[in-house]
Amino acid sequence: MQEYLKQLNEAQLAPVLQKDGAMIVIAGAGSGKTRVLTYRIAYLMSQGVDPFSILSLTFTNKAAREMKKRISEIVGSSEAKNLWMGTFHSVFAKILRFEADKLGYPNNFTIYDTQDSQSVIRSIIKDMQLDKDIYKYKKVYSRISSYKNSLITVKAYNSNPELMEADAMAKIPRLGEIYKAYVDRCFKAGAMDFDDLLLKTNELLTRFPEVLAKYQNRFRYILVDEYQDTNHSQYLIVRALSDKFQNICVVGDDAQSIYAFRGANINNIFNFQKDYDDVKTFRLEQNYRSTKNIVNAANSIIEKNKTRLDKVVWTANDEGAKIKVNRTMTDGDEGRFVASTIFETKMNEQAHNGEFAILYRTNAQSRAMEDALRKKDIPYRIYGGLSFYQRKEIKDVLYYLRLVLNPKDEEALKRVINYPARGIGSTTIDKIVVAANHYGRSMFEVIQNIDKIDLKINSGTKTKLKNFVTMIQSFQIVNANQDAFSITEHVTKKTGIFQELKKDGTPEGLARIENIEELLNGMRDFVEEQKELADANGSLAEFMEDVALATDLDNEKGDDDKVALMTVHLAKGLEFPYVFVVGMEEDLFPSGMSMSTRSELEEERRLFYVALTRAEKQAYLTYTQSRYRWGKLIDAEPSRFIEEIEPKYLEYLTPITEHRYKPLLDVDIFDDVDKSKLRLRKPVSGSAPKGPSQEQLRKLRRLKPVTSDTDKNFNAADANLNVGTLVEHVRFGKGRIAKIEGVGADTKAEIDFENGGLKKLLLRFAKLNVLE
Ligand SMILES: Nc1ncnc2c1ncn2[C@@H]1O[C@H](COP(=O)(O)OP(=O)(O)OP(=O)(O)O)[C@@H](O)[C@H]1O
Ligand SMILES: [Mg+2]
Repeated sequence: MQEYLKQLNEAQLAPVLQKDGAMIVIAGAGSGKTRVLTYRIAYLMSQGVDPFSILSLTFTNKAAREMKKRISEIVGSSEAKNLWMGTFHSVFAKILRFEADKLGYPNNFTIYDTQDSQSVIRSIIKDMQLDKDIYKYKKVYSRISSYKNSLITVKAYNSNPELMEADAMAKIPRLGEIYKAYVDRCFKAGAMDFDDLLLKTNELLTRFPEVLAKYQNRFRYILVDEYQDTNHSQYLIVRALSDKFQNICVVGDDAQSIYAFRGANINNIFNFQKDYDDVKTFRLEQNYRSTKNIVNAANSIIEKNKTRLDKVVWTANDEGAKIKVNRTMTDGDEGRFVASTIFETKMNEQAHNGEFAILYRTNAQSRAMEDALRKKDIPYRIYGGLSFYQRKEIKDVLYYLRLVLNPKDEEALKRVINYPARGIGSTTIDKIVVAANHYGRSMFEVIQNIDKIDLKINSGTKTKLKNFVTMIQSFQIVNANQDAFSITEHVTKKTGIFQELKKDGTPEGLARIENIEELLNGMRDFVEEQKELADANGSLAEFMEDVALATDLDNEKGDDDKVALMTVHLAKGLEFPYVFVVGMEEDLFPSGMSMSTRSELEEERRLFYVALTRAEKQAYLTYTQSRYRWGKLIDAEPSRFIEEIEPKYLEYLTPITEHRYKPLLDVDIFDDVDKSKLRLRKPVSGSAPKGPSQEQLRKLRRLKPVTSDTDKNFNAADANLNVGTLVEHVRFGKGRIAKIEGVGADTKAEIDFENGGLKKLLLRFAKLNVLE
């Protein structure tokens, strides 16, 4: 037996050595599912299977990279780089590039990100003169997205009275028309959105049997990680590709299915047996990741779910410390508790920053954590917030590059046609949009033919438009024989973006220049890496593909020793020695929005199971008694999930009844409390001590203002805020400015927040970060 196979236990070895056929590995968290996939691939290669014929689908591209690295180590060659490995989106985007012409798309199609898609939908809603308070663009987008993921095309929609009825009931009877207009506009712009990458792949595989046969023959061995979170569209792709050879190995854990809200179908795992002939089922039971206390506590939680497969998870690891539960007065205190605990643990246990993770249910919760970490000088990194590639200055450059690759790309054109300012106003742009829609052509084509159409645009503006087209065309010529780095450097200079930012002269402007330089550095690395590969040459097209599908996790640099902050959803598959699950409160975790049915609550419980099982050595659960939500200070109750854990696995650092409303000190929590006396009890209504009034709480908060000196916060009456600007607020998270009214100190902005809906804020007081 090869040496590396000894790094597996017997149960893990079985699916690794089972070379052919359909198989499913169902096992709890930390039991080595991902490890099985990795070693299985190494084993296949050692059996002479060509890496080009192995397709492995992972949850993040980072996971794929790590897997490749590990496999190279095991097999001792660089062959692993030829494996087809990545997320569904990245692998099938690559395949679609080869086959795009069959579907009537250019090979250089643009991938629209969520913001692009939403912007198209917003403009359609406006053009159709629909009430934007009823036809909310985000709602419309997510509706269309879920149709696409269920393979309901416009045509299918229009022949399905039930769906139309449902949308009519939801007071959006014209959804079908919007859907059609959206699809048409994307097509006209040569663009696919994220969901198209799966939908179009399905279309490709069903409409063109010869294409299906080609990829069936290529991918002799298919492997899928996190199978419990595949949606219908992904399921069908895997099903079709594996149909011929039926060499398919999927691994998953029904207890970690947490993407139902995005269309994931847990039944894919339950039905796997029926989908293939002679399916072998493997189970793994030994957890290698966590202490006994953590494993057992997690088991005691998941047992409360009715819909689940019975599984055993045990560990030979140490008993470990109990899970520590801590209550604070405010979320600011909660952040301070987490920061000082990290600080102390680093001192006492020689731990590194990178060994800590702070997990939360919603992105908005990160702010309090960040403030506290900054005060203690603890470096951290937020995942899943605004990624590097979504910063304004970076997007400006990227949209130019998109236009170079695909001049039909309307979202890109609209963004850069007058940036840096070149005197092409919104009236002109509107006229071009109208003409483009009228002629069924792209905006770029309309501008190319501007002399032939009577758009009542004066000759000065026409010249400016023509110059713009000429500039983009000159970039295309440069791009044809240069790599990604060179063309980008050229673009940043020739468009005047660099000069514009230099002129700006503010520290923000300087930071933006640095970011663009960082982009260029990244590109140089990318080009060098790509040139090593057989089938790549570091072109702009390759780079843009990477960027379009990059998630925050993917950009992580291995040498970063920073505390990780992320939502529980994003933490799936990862592990850290120390994990804080913060905001353990009713209506937050479990989320108030996901608690109307038992199955929704069960999904929240699975999410909590995922959170807890990320921890190797020590888990903390923290909650606060008052928290700003939806613009109000609310009394928070501890999460039911804390009580659902068997008490013997918990250690309460703070009492819950006796001192319920007493404010806690920052750091001395550990010494303050007689731990033996502490029990979590539900406050009996009527007899619970009365808490402070809302007014008292507000005063208390004012004593401890959460301010940050390093951040680019500002009192914004004088700042450069416009309708459409993306901002971030301490409490409400990200939002877009919908309206600005008043002047000077009285300036107010109406902002559409992701987490709080529409809010009117006085800019003098609102603490806003401008994101783009
Ligand atoms: N046989 C083994 N010997 C030593 N370590 C192991 C073994 N199997 C797994 N591990 C380690 O245990 C940890 C968990 O493994 P892995 O991430 O593969 O589990 P998983 O089942 O994929 O977890 P999750 O459900 O969270 O995705 C990893 O650090 C892995 O390297
Ligand atoms: Mg895993």
